[in-house]
Amino acid sequence: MLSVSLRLARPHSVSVHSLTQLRPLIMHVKLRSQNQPNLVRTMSTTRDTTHLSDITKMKPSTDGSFNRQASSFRNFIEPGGKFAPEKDRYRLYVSYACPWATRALIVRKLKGLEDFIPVTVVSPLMGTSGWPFASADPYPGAEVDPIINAQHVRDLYLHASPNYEGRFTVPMVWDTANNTIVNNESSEIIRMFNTAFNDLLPADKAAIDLYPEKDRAEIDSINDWVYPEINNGVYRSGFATTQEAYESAVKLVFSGLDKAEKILKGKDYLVGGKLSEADIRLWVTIIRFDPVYVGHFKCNLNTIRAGYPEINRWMKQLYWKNSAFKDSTNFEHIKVHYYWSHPSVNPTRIVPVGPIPNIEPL
Ligand SMILES: N[C@@H](CCC(=O)N[C@@H](CS)C(=O)NCC(=O)O)C(=O)O
Repeated sequence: MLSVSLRLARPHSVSVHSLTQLRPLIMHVKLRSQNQPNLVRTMSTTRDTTHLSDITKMKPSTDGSFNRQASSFRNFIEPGGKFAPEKDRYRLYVSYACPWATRALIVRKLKGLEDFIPVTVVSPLMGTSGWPFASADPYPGAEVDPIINAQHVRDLYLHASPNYEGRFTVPMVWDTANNTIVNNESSEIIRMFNTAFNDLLPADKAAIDLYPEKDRAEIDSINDWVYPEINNGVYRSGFATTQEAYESAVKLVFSGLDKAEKILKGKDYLVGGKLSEADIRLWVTIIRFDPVYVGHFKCNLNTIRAGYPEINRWMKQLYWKNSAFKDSTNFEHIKVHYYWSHPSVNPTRIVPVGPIPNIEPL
Protein backbone atom coordinates (compact mmCIF):
# COMPACT_ATOMS: atom_id res chain seq x y z
CA MET A 1 0.00 0.00 0.00
CA LEU A 2 2.80 2.36 0.91
CA SER A 3 4.50 1.96 -2.45
CA VAL A 4 1.21 2.70 -4.19
CA SER A 5 1.02 6.19 -2.75
CA LEU A 6 4.71 6.78 -3.48
CA ARG A 7 4.47 5.66 -7.09
CA LEU A 8 1.59 8.03 -7.62
CA ALA A 9 3.50 11.02 -6.31
CA ARG A 10 2.81 14.07 -8.41
CA PRO A 11 4.87 17.22 -8.96
CA HIS A 12 4.12 19.54 -6.07
CA SER A 13 2.41 22.35 -7.96
CA VAL A 14 -0.22 20.13 -9.60
CA SER A 15 -3.62 20.82 -8.13
CA VAL A 16 -6.36 18.34 -7.35
CA HIS A 17 -8.91 18.63 -10.12
CA SER A 18 -11.04 15.55 -9.95
CA LEU A 19 -12.15 12.68 -7.80
CA THR A 20 -9.92 10.31 -9.78
CA GLN A 21 -6.90 12.38 -8.85
CA LEU A 22 -7.94 12.44 -5.21
CA ARG A 23 -8.06 8.63 -4.94
CA PRO A 24 -4.35 7.91 -4.19
CA LEU A 25 -4.45 10.67 -1.67
CA ILE A 26 -7.47 9.19 0.03
CA MET A 27 -5.73 5.80 0.24
CA HIS A 28 -2.72 7.43 1.82
CA VAL A 29 -4.86 9.35 4.28
CA LYS A 30 -6.65 6.13 5.33
CA LEU A 31 -3.34 4.36 5.93
CA ARG A 32 -2.04 7.29 7.91
CA SER A 33 -5.12 7.37 10.16
CA GLN A 34 -4.37 3.84 11.37
CA ASN A 35 -0.90 4.77 12.55
CA GLN A 36 -0.95 7.57 15.10
CA PRO A 37 1.53 6.91 17.92
CA ASN A 38 1.03 9.11 20.96
CA LEU A 39 4.40 8.58 22.55
CA VAL A 40 7.37 8.56 20.24
CA ARG A 41 10.92 7.80 21.37
CA THR A 42 13.04 10.74 20.30
CA MET A 43 16.80 11.20 20.22
CA SER A 44 16.75 13.16 23.47
CA THR A 45 13.67 12.30 25.50
CA THR A 46 10.78 9.94 25.94
CA ARG A 47 8.52 12.33 27.81
CA ASP A 48 4.93 12.51 26.63
CA THR A 49 4.58 15.78 24.76
CA THR A 50 1.18 15.22 23.17
CA HIS A 51 -0.25 18.20 25.07
CA LEU A 52 2.14 20.29 22.96
CA SER A 53 1.72 18.52 19.63
CA ASP A 54 -1.89 17.36 19.49
CA ILE A 55 -3.98 20.18 18.14
CA THR A 56 -7.18 18.66 19.58
CA LYS A 57 -5.70 19.24 23.06
CA MET A 58 -5.21 22.96 22.39
CA LYS A 59 -7.26 24.95 24.90
CA PRO A 60 -9.39 27.89 23.67
CA SER A 61 -9.72 30.86 26.03
CA THR A 62 -12.80 31.08 28.27
CA ASP A 63 -14.75 33.14 25.70
CA GLY A 64 -14.19 30.51 22.99
CA SER A 65 -11.62 32.44 21.00
CA PHE A 66 -8.35 31.05 19.65
CA ASN A 67 -5.12 32.60 20.89
CA ARG A 68 -1.88 31.86 19.07
CA GLN A 69 1.13 31.15 21.26
CA ALA A 70 4.20 33.39 20.83
CA SER A 71 7.23 31.78 19.14
CA SER A 72 10.11 30.79 21.45
CA PHE A 73 13.34 30.82 19.44
CA ARG A 74 14.11 34.38 18.44
CA ASN A 75 17.80 34.47 17.44
CA PHE A 76 19.06 36.22 14.34
CA ILE A 77 21.49 35.19 11.66
CA GLU A 78 23.78 38.21 11.30
CA PRO A 79 27.34 38.92 10.23
CA GLY A 80 29.67 38.82 13.26
CA GLY A 81 26.99 37.27 15.50
CA LYS A 82 26.70 33.81 17.15
CA PHE A 83 24.73 32.77 14.07
CA ALA A 84 26.93 34.02 11.23
CA PRO A 85 25.69 33.80 7.64
CA GLU A 86 27.35 30.79 5.98
CA LYS A 87 26.46 28.64 3.01
CA ASP A 88 24.82 25.31 3.94
CA ARG A 89 25.03 25.98 7.68
CA TYR A 90 21.30 26.54 8.20
CA ARG A 91 18.30 24.46 7.19
CA LEU A 92 14.73 25.68 6.78
CA TYR A 93 11.97 23.27 7.84
CA VAL A 94 8.61 23.92 6.22
CA SER A 95 5.20 22.56 5.44
CA TYR A 96 3.80 23.61 2.07
CA ALA A 97 0.46 23.74 3.85
CA CYS A 98 1.48 26.42 6.29
CA PRO A 99 1.04 30.09 5.39
CA TRP A 100 3.76 31.21 7.81
CA ALA A 101 6.22 28.72 6.30
CA THR A 102 5.25 29.85 2.81
CA ARG A 103 6.34 33.39 3.72
CA ALA A 104 9.84 32.00 4.36
CA LEU A 105 9.85 29.89 1.17
CA ILE A 106 8.88 32.88 -0.98
CA VAL A 107 11.55 35.16 0.48
CA ARG A 108 14.21 32.43 0.27
CA LYS A 109 13.48 32.08 -3.43
CA LEU A 110 13.17 35.80 -4.20
CA LYS A 111 16.55 36.43 -2.57
CA GLY A 112 18.24 33.54 -4.41
CA LEU A 113 19.00 31.70 -1.17
CA GLU A 114 18.20 28.19 -2.48
CA ASP A 115 21.91 27.35 -2.74
CA PHE A 116 22.65 28.73 0.71
CA ILE A 117 19.78 27.46 2.86
CA PRO A 118 18.49 23.95 2.07
CA VAL A 119 14.87 23.12 2.85
CA THR A 120 13.16 20.06 4.28
CA VAL A 121 9.43 19.60 3.62
CA VAL A 122 7.19 17.72 6.07
CA SER A 123 4.11 15.64 5.35
CA PRO A 124 0.91 17.72 5.37
CA LEU A 125 -0.75 15.18 7.67
CA MET A 126 -0.10 16.84 11.01
CA GLY A 127 -1.37 14.35 13.60
CA THR A 128 -1.17 13.86 17.35
CA SER A 129 2.65 13.93 17.25
CA GLY A 130 2.70 17.06 15.12
CA TRP A 131 4.34 17.39 11.69
CA PRO A 132 5.83 14.07 10.44
CA PHE A 133 8.80 13.68 8.13
CA ALA A 134 8.65 11.19 5.25
CA SER A 135 10.24 8.46 7.41
CA ALA A 136 7.16 8.57 9.65
CA ASP A 137 4.68 9.38 6.90
CA PRO A 138 5.86 8.95 3.30
CA TYR A 139 3.29 11.33 1.85
CA PRO A 140 4.12 12.39 -1.73
CA GLY A 141 6.32 15.49 -1.56
CA ALA A 142 7.39 14.94 2.07
CA GLU A 143 11.10 14.47 2.84
CA VAL A 144 13.19 12.72 5.48
CA ASP A 145 15.14 14.79 7.99
CA PRO A 146 18.81 14.66 6.98
CA ILE A 147 20.11 16.17 10.23
CA ILE A 148 19.09 13.77 13.04
CA ASN A 149 16.63 11.60 11.12
CA ALA A 150 13.86 13.14 13.18
CA GLN A 151 10.53 11.38 12.74
CA HIS A 152 8.56 14.49 13.61
CA VAL A 153 9.43 18.17 13.79
CA ARG A 154 9.07 17.91 17.57
CA ASP A 155 12.16 15.66 17.74
CA LEU A 156 14.26 18.56 16.49
CA TYR A 157 12.74 20.94 19.04
CA LEU A 158 13.41 18.46 21.85
CA HIS A 159 16.92 17.80 20.54
CA ALA A 160 17.64 21.52 20.76
CA SER A 161 15.83 22.01 24.05
CA PRO A 162 14.78 18.84 25.94
CA ASN A 163 12.46 20.70 28.32
CA TYR A 164 10.81 22.78 25.62
CA GLU A 165 7.18 23.52 26.45
CA GLY A 166 6.02 25.41 23.35
CA ARG A 167 4.39 24.15 20.18
CA PHE A 168 6.42 22.35 17.51
CA THR A 169 5.79 24.77 14.68
CA VAL A 170 7.07 25.40 11.18
CA PRO A 171 8.73 27.38 9.75
CA MET A 172 11.85 26.72 11.76
CA VAL A 173 15.48 27.53 10.97
CA TRP A 174 18.03 25.01 12.26
CA ASP A 175 21.73 25.71 12.80
CA THR A 176 23.86 22.66 11.96
CA ALA A 177 26.97 24.22 13.59
CA ASN A 178 25.42 24.44 17.06
CA ASN A 179 22.71 21.79 16.59
CA THR A 180 20.01 24.13 17.69
CA ILE A 181 17.09 26.21 16.53
CA VAL A 182 17.87 29.73 15.43
CA ASN A 183 14.36 31.03 14.97
CA ASN A 184 10.77 29.78 14.61
CA GLU A 185 9.00 33.06 13.99
CA SER A 186 8.27 33.66 10.31
CA SER A 187 8.07 37.45 10.53
CA GLU A 188 11.67 37.43 11.80
CA ILE A 189 12.87 34.66 9.48
CA ILE A 190 11.83 36.71 6.44
CA ARG A 191 13.63 39.79 7.78
CA MET A 192 16.80 37.70 8.28
CA PHE A 193 16.56 36.23 4.80
CA ASN A 194 16.05 39.73 3.40
CA THR A 195 19.43 41.03 4.61
CA ALA A 196 21.63 38.52 6.50
CA PHE A 197 23.20 36.84 3.47
CA ASN A 198 23.61 39.95 1.31
CA ASP A 199 27.44 39.90 1.52
CA LEU A 200 27.46 36.36 0.07
CA LEU A 201 24.90 36.95 -2.67
CA PRO A 202 25.36 38.20 -6.24
CA ALA A 203 24.71 41.94 -6.55
CA ASP A 204 21.27 41.61 -8.17
CA LYS A 205 19.96 39.39 -5.36
CA ALA A 206 21.63 41.43 -2.61
CA ALA A 207 19.91 44.52 -4.01
CA ILE A 208 16.43 43.05 -3.52
CA ASP A 209 15.02 44.71 -0.43
CA LEU A 210 11.58 43.63 0.73
CA TYR A 211 11.63 45.97 3.73
CA PRO A 212 13.24 49.16 2.43
CA GLU A 213 13.98 51.91 4.93
CA LYS A 214 11.80 54.48 3.17
CA ASP A 215 8.71 52.24 3.14
CA ARG A 216 9.06 50.73 6.60
CA ALA A 217 6.46 52.84 8.36
CA GLU A 218 3.86 52.07 5.70
CA ILE A 219 4.71 48.35 5.60
CA ASP A 220 4.53 48.17 9.41
CA SER A 221 1.18 49.92 9.48
CA ILE A 222 -0.26 47.45 6.95
CA ASN A 223 1.21 44.44 8.76
CA ASP A 224 -0.34 45.76 11.98
CA TRP A 225 -3.88 45.08 10.77
CA VAL A 226 -3.27 42.36 8.15
CA TYR A 227 -1.95 39.99 10.84
CA PRO A 228 -4.82 40.18 13.37
CA GLU A 229 -7.62 40.72 10.87
CA ILE A 230 -6.59 38.45 8.00
CA ASN A 231 -3.55 36.16 8.62
CA ASN A 232 -4.55 35.16 12.13
CA GLY A 233 -8.16 36.24 11.68
CA VAL A 234 -8.99 33.21 9.53
CA TYR A 235 -7.66 30.91 12.27
CA ARG A 236 -9.65 32.78 14.93
CA SER A 237 -12.73 32.28 12.77
CA GLY A 238 -12.05 28.57 12.16
CA PHE A 239 -10.95 27.63 15.68
CA ALA A 240 -13.61 29.62 17.54
CA THR A 241 -15.64 27.42 19.87
CA THR A 242 -18.54 29.81 20.51
CA GLN A 243 -20.90 31.49 18.03
CA GLU A 244 -19.96 34.94 19.37
CA ALA A 245 -16.20 34.36 19.03
CA TYR A 246 -16.70 33.02 15.49
CA GLU A 247 -18.91 35.88 14.36
CA SER A 248 -16.64 38.60 15.65
CA ALA A 249 -13.61 36.91 14.05
CA VAL A 250 -15.23 36.33 10.66
CA LYS A 251 -16.52 39.91 10.46
CA LEU A 252 -13.03 41.20 11.18
CA VAL A 253 -11.61 38.99 8.40
CA PHE A 254 -13.96 40.55 5.85
CA SER A 255 -13.45 44.09 7.05
CA GLY A 256 -9.71 43.44 6.61
CA LEU A 257 -10.33 42.15 3.08
CA ASP A 258 -12.42 45.25 2.32
CA LYS A 259 -9.47 47.45 3.36
CA ALA A 260 -7.00 45.44 1.25
CA GLU A 261 -9.36 45.63 -1.74
CA LYS A 262 -9.42 49.45 -1.51
CA ILE A 263 -5.65 49.75 -1.16
CA LEU A 264 -5.02 47.47 -4.15
CA LYS A 265 -7.40 49.32 -6.50
CA GLY A 266 -5.45 49.82 -9.73
CA LYS A 267 -2.19 48.80 -8.03
CA ASP A 268 0.11 45.81 -8.43
CA TYR A 269 1.62 46.06 -4.95
CA LEU A 270 0.50 47.23 -1.52
CA VAL A 271 3.35 49.67 -0.78
CA GLY A 272 5.70 51.91 -2.75
CA GLY A 273 4.84 50.54 -6.22
CA LYS A 274 7.07 47.50 -5.67
CA LEU A 275 6.99 44.07 -4.09
CA SER A 276 7.52 44.17 -0.33
CA GLU A 277 7.07 41.89 2.65
CA ALA A 278 3.59 43.40 3.09
CA ASP A 279 2.52 41.71 -0.17
CA ILE A 280 4.08 38.39 0.84
CA ARG A 281 2.46 38.42 4.28
CA LEU A 282 -1.00 39.12 2.87
CA TRP A 283 -0.62 36.82 -0.16
CA VAL A 284 0.00 33.61 1.80
CA THR A 285 -3.45 33.90 3.37
CA ILE A 286 -5.25 35.03 0.21
CA ILE A 287 -3.95 32.09 -1.87
CA ARG A 288 -5.48 29.70 0.70
CA PHE A 289 -8.73 31.61 1.03
CA ASP A 290 -11.03 30.10 -1.61
CA PRO A 291 -9.54 26.56 -1.48
CA VAL A 292 -9.61 26.27 2.33
CA TYR A 293 -10.66 29.18 4.54
CA VAL A 294 -14.07 29.74 2.90
CA GLY A 295 -15.13 26.18 3.75
CA HIS A 296 -12.93 24.80 6.51
CA PHE A 297 -12.66 27.98 8.57
CA LYS A 298 -16.21 29.17 7.75
CA CYS A 299 -14.98 32.44 6.21
CA ASN A 300 -17.89 32.31 3.78
CA LEU A 301 -19.31 35.83 3.62
CA ASN A 302 -17.71 35.96 0.17
CA THR A 303 -14.93 34.44 -1.91
CA ILE A 304 -11.85 36.19 -3.30
CA ARG A 305 -12.77 35.31 -6.89
CA ALA A 306 -16.37 36.53 -6.69
CA GLY A 307 -16.13 39.38 -4.21
CA TYR A 308 -12.67 40.91 -4.36
CA PRO A 309 -11.61 41.63 -7.97
CA GLU A 310 -8.62 43.80 -7.04
CA ILE A 311 -7.23 41.30 -4.53
CA ASN A 312 -7.89 38.49 -6.99
CA ARG A 313 -5.98 40.28 -9.79
CA TRP A 314 -3.05 41.06 -7.46
CA MET A 315 -2.97 37.45 -6.18
CA LYS A 316 -3.10 35.95 -9.68
CA GLN A 317 -0.39 38.23 -11.03
CA LEU A 318 2.01 37.26 -8.28
CA TYR A 319 1.19 33.57 -8.70
CA TRP A 320 1.36 33.38 -12.49
CA LYS A 321 4.12 35.91 -13.16
CA ASN A 322 6.55 35.33 -10.30
CA SER A 323 7.82 31.78 -9.83
CA ALA A 324 8.78 32.46 -6.20
CA PHE A 325 5.05 32.49 -5.45
CA LYS A 326 3.91 29.63 -7.67
CA ASP A 327 6.79 27.31 -6.72
CA SER A 328 6.11 27.88 -3.02
CA THR A 329 2.47 26.85 -3.40
CA ASN A 330 1.29 23.25 -3.26
CA PHE A 331 -2.51 23.21 -3.28
CA GLU A 332 -2.68 19.51 -2.56
CA HIS A 333 -0.62 19.81 0.64
CA ILE A 334 -2.61 22.89 1.59
CA LYS A 335 -6.05 21.33 1.20
CA VAL A 336 -5.23 17.91 2.61
CA HIS A 337 -3.49 19.40 5.65
CA TYR A 338 -6.29 21.63 6.84
CA TYR A 339 -9.13 19.21 6.18
CA TRP A 340 -7.21 16.24 7.67
CA SER A 341 -5.31 17.79 10.56
CA HIS A 342 -8.10 19.55 12.43
CA PRO A 343 -10.47 16.73 13.39
CA SER A 344 -12.34 18.96 15.83
CA VAL A 345 -13.29 21.19 12.88
CA ASN A 346 -13.69 18.39 10.28
CA PRO A 347 -14.14 15.03 12.05
CA THR A 348 -14.73 13.04 8.82
CA ARG A 349 -11.46 14.33 7.33
CA ILE A 350 -13.16 14.50 3.94
CA VAL A 351 -11.30 16.85 1.60
CA PRO A 352 -13.64 18.84 -0.64
CA VAL A 353 -13.04 18.53 -4.38
CA GLY A 354 -13.53 22.21 -5.22
CA PRO A 355 -13.00 24.95 -5.90
CA ILE A 356 -12.03 24.22 -9.48
CA PRO A 357 -9.61 25.67 -10.33
CA ASN A 358 -7.79 26.46 -7.09
CA ILE A 359 -6.66 29.72 -8.67
CA GLU A 360 -8.08 31.24 -11.85
CA PRO A 361 -5.92 31.86 -14.90
CA LEU A 362 -4.75 35.41 -15.54
N1 LIG B 1 4.22 32.51 14.76
C1 LIG B 1 4.58 31.41 14.00
C2 LIG B 1 3.36 30.54 13.74
C3 LIG B 1 3.74 29.28 13.03
C4 LIG B 1 2.62 28.22 13.12
O1 LIG B 1 1.67 28.36 13.91
N2 LIG B 1 2.73 27.19 12.28
C5 LIG B 1 1.74 26.13 12.30
C6 LIG B 1 1.45 25.61 10.93
S1 LIG B 1 0.59 26.74 9.91
C7 LIG B 1 2.30 24.94 13.07
O2 LIG B 1 3.39 24.49 12.80
N3 LIG B 1 1.50 24.42 13.99
C8 LIG B 1 1.82 23.23 14.71
C9 LIG B 1 1.22 23.25 16.07
O3 LIG B 1 0.72 24.29 16.53
O4 LIG B 1 1.29 22.21 16.72
C10 LIG B 1 5.17 31.95 12.73
O5 LIG B 1 4.62 32.89 12.12
O6 LIG B 1 6.22 31.44 12.33
